[in-house]
Amino acid sequence: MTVSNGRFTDSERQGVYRAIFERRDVRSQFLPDPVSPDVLTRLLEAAHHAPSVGFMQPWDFIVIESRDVRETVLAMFEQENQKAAERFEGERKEHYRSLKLQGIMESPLNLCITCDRSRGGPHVLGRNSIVETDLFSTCLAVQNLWLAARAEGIGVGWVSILDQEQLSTALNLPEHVYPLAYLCLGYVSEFLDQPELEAQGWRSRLPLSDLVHGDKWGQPFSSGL
Ligand SMILES: Cc1cc2c(cc1C)N(C[C@H](O)[C@H](O)[C@H](O)COP(=O)(O)O)c1[nH]c(=O)[nH]c(=O)c1N2
Repeated sequence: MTVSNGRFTDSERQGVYRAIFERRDVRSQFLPDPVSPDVLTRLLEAAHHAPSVGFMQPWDFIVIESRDVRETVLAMFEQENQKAAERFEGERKEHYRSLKLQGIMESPLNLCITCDRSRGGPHVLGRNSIVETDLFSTCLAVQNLWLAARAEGIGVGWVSILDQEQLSTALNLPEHVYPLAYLCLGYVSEFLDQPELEAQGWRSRLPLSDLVHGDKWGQPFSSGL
């Protein structure tokens, strides 16, 4: 079917929404099956086509297959996770400790998406007032990859319970490169139909209607939701 004006067909549109709604953060369901170079290239191309401030494209992709590096990162996670648990009290602390919050060794591939804060020189179009826009751009690359991975049947888990300086050292990052996202990737036995944290009673999805304001904070949106 030919569609004019660059519009998506119904099924293409459904595919996009399906990827959005069925994307999950994966920690426990990884299979050991390798991700082929072709598929990995498609995921990285998707990430590389994210929008970026001034077309800065500040990202780099560190593809980690070695068990040694992953073991180092897992040890760093364990240390930080211990500290994180101490921030909660009583039952909440026990609940936190019961959560699985990474799949570093079980996933066949780890990927660090970094942000080169110096790319494009000192004056990047659109980044004069809000310097963090390079970081925001890199987050969009992560999301592109996350959605493309879902469409490929590949799960992604973001691990942020890591000390950034330790991670930078482990990955030999230059000073001006920030380790924005440490991701675990691989085919999965299943995609859960709701966030794992929700399924485990940690936190629920907020009603969208509570989050939409009209004109100013706290004012009702006239069309309602
Ligand atoms: C920036 C950032 C950082 C993290 C996460 C996400 C994002 C966006 N998430 C995943 C997060 O818990 C998850 O997205 C929510 O629970 C919602 O679930 P779904 O992603 O919809 O499955 C996450 N999960 C986890 O188990 N360990 C972690 O360290 C992190 N860190």
